Amino acid sequence: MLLQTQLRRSLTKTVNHTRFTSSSSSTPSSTTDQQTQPQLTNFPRKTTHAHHHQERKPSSFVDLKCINVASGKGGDGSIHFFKGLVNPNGPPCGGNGGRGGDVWIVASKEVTSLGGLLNRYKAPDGAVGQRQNMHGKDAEEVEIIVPVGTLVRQPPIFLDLSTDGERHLIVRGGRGGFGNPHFTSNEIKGPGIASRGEKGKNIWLELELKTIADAGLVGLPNAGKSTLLKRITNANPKIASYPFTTLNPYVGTIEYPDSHTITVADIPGLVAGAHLNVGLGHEFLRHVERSNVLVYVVDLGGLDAGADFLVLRDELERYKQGLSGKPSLVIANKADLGQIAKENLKGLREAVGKSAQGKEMLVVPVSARDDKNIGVALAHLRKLVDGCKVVKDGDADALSVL
Ligand SMILES: Nc1nc2c(ncn2[C@@H]2O[C@H](COP(=O)(O)OP(=O)(O)OP(=O)(O)O)[C@@H](O)[C@H]2O)c(=O)[nH]1
Ligand SMILES: [Mg+2]
Repeated sequence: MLLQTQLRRSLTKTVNHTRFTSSSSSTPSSTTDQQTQPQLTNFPRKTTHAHHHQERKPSSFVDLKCINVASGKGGDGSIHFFKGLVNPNGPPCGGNGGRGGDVWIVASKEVTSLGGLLNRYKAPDGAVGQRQNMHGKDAEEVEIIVPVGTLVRQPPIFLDLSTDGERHLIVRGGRGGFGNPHFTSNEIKGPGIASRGEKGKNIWLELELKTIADAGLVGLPNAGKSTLLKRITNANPKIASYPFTTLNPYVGTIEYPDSHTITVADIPGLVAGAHLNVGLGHEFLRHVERSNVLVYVVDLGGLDAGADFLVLRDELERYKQGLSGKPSLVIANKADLGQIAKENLKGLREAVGKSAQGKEMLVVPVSARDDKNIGVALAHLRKLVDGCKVVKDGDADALSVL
């Protein structure tokens, strides 16, 4: 309970409201660690796999969430008069009300799940005006800190928070009301009226986390995706000999000898029928959907590696048409398994060749466990990822010429 409160505190940071520096970005603090990512999403998932030995931990990994957000009300203006000894009914001096607090949303790479968010965020109200023309204090603003890769939907708001530190105003606080001096006129020297502060706004936001990584690993359960991720990146995912070891997405970073980096997302294994919510279903595919390159990880120790590859492609297409058309690489894992691996590699190459539709899709046999041939796979992965970047940069150049 104490931990939960601390996490909540770390996710909601209030900072002093400064009207003139509202566009400045701040670096939020949070304690969530990439390596200790929490579990699963917030909707029920059916697990029908017969070999699922693992007991599920309670879920705190969340990639879809609706939250209610309210800005603060402006403080009311006040009605006061100077009361001097000479003139007990002096001129009006009621202060204006302070501005209500704004609510901002901030992307942070320190946060990896929407699970720590509160259901409701309410910025404080502005203070009421005081006597002697003292204006009420503006309220503090509230920041909602979400992972990089979060999409925010609430027409007409649509935000894609793709950069660390990115900050957007969601709802502005209400304006403060005017004190009675504002209503002075030639006819009325001592007005007995003030205006109320403007009400805050209250909206619902739909948040969806879609991980942003350069490459996404896609494979059947137990194919060795996490072993590969652990081998090639700084990530330290759980690895075990039963299916569905990985229950939530992980992102690791490959660092090449020349310091070039590529981020890779590992997601729970897919199974045939994932589109019918078999296994852990399709939902985790949203975490590879935005990767520019797909890396199929196929087990060469299985019954039919070619058929396994076709299952993966089919499930990707059923999730989103055209997804399997992304630049891809096939990593044929467990090449250390002797004759069965050899036969499977042949079948896999045939299946890939037939389904590649003229596009080049390399099949690289590796042993993630024994660290064999990984360098070749990494070199090719880099070429594919950089190829995507070159195309993008090229487009940008073309635009700047216009
Ligand atoms: N022989 C052999 N076994 C491997 C290799 N790579 C992984 N394994 C084993 O395969 C099993 C599954 O590995 P994981 O990395 O957990 O597989 P995964 O694809 O992440 O599995 P899920 O998270 O359940 O989808 C483990 O027992 C690994 O030790 C390999 O190159 N050769
Ligand atoms: Mg795994």
